[in-house]
This record gives sequence, C-alpha cells and structure tokens, in this order.
Amino acid sequence: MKHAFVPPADLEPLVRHPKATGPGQHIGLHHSTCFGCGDDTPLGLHLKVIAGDDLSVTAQMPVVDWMQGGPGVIHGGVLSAAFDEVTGTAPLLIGAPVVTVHLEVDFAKPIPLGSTLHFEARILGKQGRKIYLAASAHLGDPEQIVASAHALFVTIDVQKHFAEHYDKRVIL
Ligand SMILES: CCCCCCCCCCCC(=O)SCCNC(=O)CCNC(=O)[C@H](O)C(C)(C)COP(=O)(O)OP(=O)(O)OC[C@H]1O[C@@H](n2cnc3c(N)ncnc32)[C@H](O)[C@@H]1OP(=O)(O)O
Repeated sequence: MKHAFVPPADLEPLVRHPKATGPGQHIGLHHSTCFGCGDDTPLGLHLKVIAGDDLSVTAQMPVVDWMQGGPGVIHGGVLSAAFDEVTGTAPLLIGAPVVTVHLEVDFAKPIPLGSTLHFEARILGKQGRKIYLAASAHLGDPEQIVASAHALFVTIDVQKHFAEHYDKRVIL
C-alpha cells in the first residue's frame, strides 16, 4: 500500500513492561466513558484491544449503520478514530500513558457496513518521549489490507495532563 509517512531510521527499541497485560488478554479501559474503548458510552466504538505476544495489539470492530459515511461504507473519521484508539492503547504494553500528536491514515478500499474490521498495531520504537506506531486493518484476510495508519504519540503525566479539564468530564 502506498503511504507517505517515514518513521525515523534511528528509533530506540523498546521492551514490554514486566507488568504489561499478558498475550491474548484484553488491555484495560482508558476509562469507562472513553469514546474509543469505554463500556458506558451509548455511542462509542467499544473497542476491546487485545495484547499480542510482543509489542503489538489487535482489535476487531463490527462496522455498524451509524458509522456510515458514503452510502453503504464506513466514514473515514470513524475509521481514523478506531486507528487512534488501537494505536493509543498499544503503548500501555511498555507502561507508557500517551496522547496522540500525529495520526496518518491511508484508505485503500471501501469498507462496507456489515463487515468486521480486524486491526493490528505495533510499536516501532521511541525517540525521547515520542512513541512511533504502525497499524493496518483487513476484513478477514490478512493479505488484503483495506487501510493502514502511522501514529506518533507522546508520553504524558496523566494527572498533570488532564488536571485542567478533569472537572468537566462526562460521567454517565
Ligand atoms: C485514564 C488514563 C488515560 C490515558 C490517556 C489515554 C487516552 C488515549 C486515547 C486515544 C488517543 C487520543 O485520542 S489522545 C487525544 C488527542 N491528543 C491530544 O489531545 C494531545 C494534544 N497535545 C498536547 O497536549 C501536547 O502537544 C503534548 C502534551 C502531547 C506535548 O506537549 P509538551 O509536553 O509540551 O511536549 P512537546 O515538547 O511539545 O512535544 C514532545 C515531542 O513531541 C514532538 N511533537 C509534538 N507534536 C508533534 C507533532 N504533531 N508532530 C511531530 N512531532 C510532534 C515535539 O517536537 C517534541 O519532540 P522532541 O523535541 O522531544 O524531539
């Protein structure tokens, strides 16, 4: 698949945190009302991201009617949000809470309503606080990639980062 993103050649390698979620296990929620992974959002992606056995994760997402963009196919923004969530969860494997600073999505094929997207994301490495990831999605045949993404996240101090807006959080 053609894409423009070029990760730096001198990325530092990373290893799993000793307390990282085990392979095959669901990586815990960011929080229960997160649009990407929360259980308590009436409209949300409800993604369950599963740890791989290295620095990778997987997730599946049924493409349901409210996700429609063009007639009969997924909206590109919904797909981008799913990539954001899946790639943004993977750094928990190295014990790093992060936020997105850059996300690039390549849309290769139309993705029909009624299909199920299978995501895979992997950590490529880091440079200081910057964590680089690559991800792809298929509809059941891993050889047929329908979309791919590259993401750059920056590690944060969770308490400090969200302090200013925490009192405005939505509680359901
Ligand atoms: C309950 C648990 C929940 C845990 C939270 C989990 C939630 C995950 C949810 C899914 C993910 C999301 O949607 S997150 C929501 C969307 N994202 C955000 O709201 C982030 C908004 N941005 C920010 O708040 C800020 O930019 C920060 C905090 C990320 C970085 O600011 P900073 O701390 O001042 O650091 P700064 O020096 O600017 O940047 C650090 C390094 O990153 C580089 N950098 C920064 N931005 C970019 C960029 N767009 N493209 C390239 N590089 C960039 C800088 O050059 C620098 O590199 P160098 O000079 O060091 O080389």
